[in-house]
Amino acid sequence: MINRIDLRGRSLSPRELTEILPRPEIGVEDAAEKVAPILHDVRLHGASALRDLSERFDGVRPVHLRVPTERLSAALETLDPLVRDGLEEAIRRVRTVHAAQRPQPFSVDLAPGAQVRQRWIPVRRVGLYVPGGIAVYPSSVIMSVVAAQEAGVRELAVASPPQRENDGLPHPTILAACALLGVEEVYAVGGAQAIGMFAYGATGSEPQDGDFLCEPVDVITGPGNIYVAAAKRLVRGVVGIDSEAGPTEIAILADGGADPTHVALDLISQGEHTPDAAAVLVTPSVELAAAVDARLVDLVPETKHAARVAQALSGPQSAIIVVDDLEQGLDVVDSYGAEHLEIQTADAAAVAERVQSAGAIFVGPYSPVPLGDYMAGSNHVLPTGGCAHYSSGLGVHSFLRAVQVVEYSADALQELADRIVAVANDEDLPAHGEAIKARFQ
Ligand SMILES: NC(=O)c1ccc[n+]([C@@H]2O[C@H](COP(=O)([O-])OP(=O)(O)OC[C@H]3O[C@@H](n4cnc5c(N)ncnc54)[C@H](O)[C@@H]3O)[C@@H](O)[C@H]2O)c1
Ligand SMILES: N[C@H](CO)Cc1c[nH]c[nH+]1
Ligand SMILES: [Zn+2]
Repeated sequence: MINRIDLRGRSLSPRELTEILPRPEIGVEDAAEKVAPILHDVRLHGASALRDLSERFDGVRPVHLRVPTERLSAALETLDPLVRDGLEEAIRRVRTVHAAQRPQPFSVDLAPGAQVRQRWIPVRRVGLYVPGGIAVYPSSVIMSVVAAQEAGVRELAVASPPQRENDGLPHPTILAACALLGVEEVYAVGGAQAIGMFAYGATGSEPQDGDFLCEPVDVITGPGNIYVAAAKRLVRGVVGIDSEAGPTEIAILADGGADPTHVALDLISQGEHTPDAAAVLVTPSVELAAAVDARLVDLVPETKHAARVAQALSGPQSAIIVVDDLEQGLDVVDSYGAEHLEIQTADAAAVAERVQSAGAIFVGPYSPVPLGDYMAGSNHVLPTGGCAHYSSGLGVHSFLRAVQVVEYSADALQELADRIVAVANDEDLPAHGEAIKARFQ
């Protein structure tokens, strides 16, 4: 069912290790070639392109590109109370964690009258993408909206693919989650076209509502499939983005004490997102590797989305990797840089402390990834495709800029004047020194 890679007895350099590790056949770069014309089309033709592209990719031509406000409140009124309770609990926990994330300003006195301060300023307007192709993601509304709200962003717009079953509007629970969080600007636009709309803005007309206008945003965040991730990569520079949060990945570092059924179910849970999902088990225990493989053979056919899961788990992006020991296991998970990493070993907290690269780490047998997907309080929008080596999951920082503020007195500047002039002249930029000297002549 799932590929096996045996690294026992092999001493590999980080580069060799990276080459051996499972990765998907089609990456963000390949998808970028496909989405570049979509972005171009949206930039040139605005609302009419958005409608045409929805028809082509989502199988529905939305009547309202901008969701009417009354449809948001109606979705909340008809929301199943149990689901509402779950969403509200998730909002509470995610808000508590994100409020604690706000970085503090600071001020440093370098000499009498010489001060450098740093403060954090939220971006003004953000576009939050909420996936809705194979599955729909009200939980992603919470992750993105709460993080932006806790950062202090004033204008929030959400976009999610139009659903044939909901008159071409996004899924009702997505609309209800927006209403719960007080978001009123919601678009029935999905995929790369939504990213283009946020990056460049779009105008046009709505058949029933008159003029259509989506103003460009400063930052686009949110998860999505490979096309969404590619579109975000292409508009970076026009706008800011969070990490590339593409097709889901789970890696599990487990020893012989882990429960093979739980490990198998955790791998399946993330395989359920998409055939492109990656599931990787890293273990020094040959017995656990065999037991998990056997459990997958039994459990995959029983799960609701068996075909999707089977494709994900048997693809080149998924594998069971057998290692010599936990030391080598840590090298493997660090080289892989998974979106989610579960540690299911003895002394899991100590092992987790040693991990250097992962989007989020889930420690011990009772912190499975689906807990974080919905309600742990952590954010589930996380870097994929190795981006965890250099970027973080979504958080208030994704919407903030650090600005340094410099304030020196005359005496404090004079104390440095000769040294500034010397360095400026050495750079052959003497006007810099002149600007300083003039103040003391
Ligand atoms: N990394 C994370 O933080 C995270 C979190 C949640 C979900 N996810 C991932 O988000 C993804 C959701 O994917 P999805 O497909 O269900 O929804 P989606 O909303 O991301 O993508 C649907 C859109 O893809 C576009 N599309 C489909 N086929 C296309 C093609 N051939 N060319 C161009 N565009 C095309 C369509 O416009 C459609 O609206 C999954 O891969 C899931 O694993 C990741
Ligand atoms: N596992 C996904 C992140 O890759 C998040 C999610 C939302 N709903 C269920 N799961
Ligand atoms: Zn998930």
